[in-house]
Amino acid sequence: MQIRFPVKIKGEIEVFTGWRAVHSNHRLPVKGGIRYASYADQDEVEALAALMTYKCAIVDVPFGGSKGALQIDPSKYDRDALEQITRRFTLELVRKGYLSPSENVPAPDVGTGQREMAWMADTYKHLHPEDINYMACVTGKPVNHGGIRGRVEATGRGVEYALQEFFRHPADVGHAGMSGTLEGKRIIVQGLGNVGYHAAKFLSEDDGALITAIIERDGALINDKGLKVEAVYQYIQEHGTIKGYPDASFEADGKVVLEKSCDILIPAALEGQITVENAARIDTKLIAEAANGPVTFGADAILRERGITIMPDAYVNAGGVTVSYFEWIRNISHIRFGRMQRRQDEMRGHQIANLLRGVAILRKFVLGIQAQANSKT
Ligand SMILES: NC(=O)C1=CN([C@@H]2O[C@H](COP(=O)(O)OP(=O)(O)OC[C@H]3O[C@@H](n4cnc5c(N)ncnc54)[C@H](OP(=O)(O)O)[C@@H]3O)[C@@H](O)[C@H]2O)C=CC1
Ligand SMILES: O=C(O)CCC(=O)C(=O)O
Repeated sequence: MQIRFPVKIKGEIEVFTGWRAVHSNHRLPVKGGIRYASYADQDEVEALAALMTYKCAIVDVPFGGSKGALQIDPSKYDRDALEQITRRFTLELVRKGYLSPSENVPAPDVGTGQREMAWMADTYKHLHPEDINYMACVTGKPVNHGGIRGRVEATGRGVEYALQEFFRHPADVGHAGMSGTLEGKRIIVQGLGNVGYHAAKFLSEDDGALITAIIERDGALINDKGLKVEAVYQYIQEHGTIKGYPDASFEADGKVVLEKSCDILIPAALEGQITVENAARIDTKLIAEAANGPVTFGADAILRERGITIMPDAYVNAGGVTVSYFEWIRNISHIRFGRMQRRQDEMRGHQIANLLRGVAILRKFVLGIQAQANSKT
C-alpha cells in the first residue's frame, strides 16, 4: 500500500511518499520495521515484508510478515519536523488499517528508533482512546513508554549469539576454514548504527574478537590490532563523522574495505552491498548477514562457489523481532514481568507452606497411631 501525504514544514508544504506491505497474514498481527531512507521504494518494502514472514517462522514467533518505509532523509529535518511527519504518516497508516495492536505492529529499522515508535504509539492512542491495548500497536518503544529493556540492543545481541552458536560446531567452523572460538577472530563490520554498533561492541568486549575495520557512510576506520568500538561510537556521536578518529587509519572509499582480508564480515547497514561486481574479491571465511539482504542473489552463488560460508539474515538478525514479541506480549497482558515473577514466587511459597503443613499433619497423625499402638501393648 502506497501513501502520499502533505506536511507543512516551516511554512512550506512538502509531500511525502511511504509504503506498508503485508506479505503474509497467516498469523496476526503482522510484524516488521518501518525505515526512513531516501532510497526506499515499494519493491524493497515488499521484499523485506516477505523476509519478515520467513524470519518470524524461523524463530517461531507468532507473527505474519510486514514492512514499511518512508522516503525521506531524516538527517535533513529537525526533531519537530520529524515528529510532525511521523505523526501524519501514522495517522495515514492507522486510517488504512495498517497499524494496530491486533493487525499490524511496526518496529524500528534503518533511520528510526525508540523516539519514532513513541510518537507512533501516542498518535494511535489519540485516535483510539478506547483501545486498552494501544501500547502494543508498535514495539521498540522507550522503556518508560511501554517498551522493554533489551530491545534496543536485541538485534546486535542476536548477531553475537548466532556467531557464538556457529563456533559451538567445530565441523562447521572447520568447513569455513577456521578453528577455535571467536577469540582473536578478525571481524569487519559495515554500518555502526543500531545493529552494527551493538554486534561489534558485544563481539569485541564479551567474546574477545578483533574489530579490524568499521565501514561507515563517510569512509572506513582500520586497525589490525582491533578498534575500540565504544570509543569509535562516542567519537561519531560527538563529531558526526568517523573522519579524524585518532586510533586508526582512515580509508575514504568504504566499499574497498569490504574486500579487506578478515575472518568474519558483518554487513550491518544496507541491502545489496555484496554483488556480482565485488563478490569475487571478498576476502573472508564467513559472512554474517546482520543487515537485511546485504548479499544479492548473484553474489550468493559466487561466494558459495568460492567456499565462503553465509549465515542468512532471517536467522542472524532475528533477535530484534524476538524481543519485540516479548514487548508486545507484555503490552497486551497488562502485567509487568516483575509482577508476574513475584506472583509465581508467591504461589510457589504458598505451595511449599501447604506442603509443610500437610507433612506436619501427617506426622501428628502417624505419631498418634504409634502412641495408640504403644498404649495397647
Ligand atoms: N533495528 C533493528 O532492530 C533491525 C534492523 N535490521 C536491519 O539491519 C540493518 C541496519 O539497521 P539499523 O542498524 O537499525 O539501522 P541504523 O539506521 O541504526 O544504522 C545503519 C548504519 O549504517 C550506516 N550507513 C548508511 N549508509 C552506509 C554506507 N553506504 N556504508 C556504510 N554504512 C552506511 C548508517 O550511517 P548514517 O547514520 O550516517 O546513515 C548507520 O550508521 C538494516 O538492513 C535493517 O533492516 C534487521 C533486524 C532488526
Ligand atoms: O522488531 C520487529 O518487529 C521487526 C524488526 C525488523 O524489522 C526486522 O527484523 O527486519
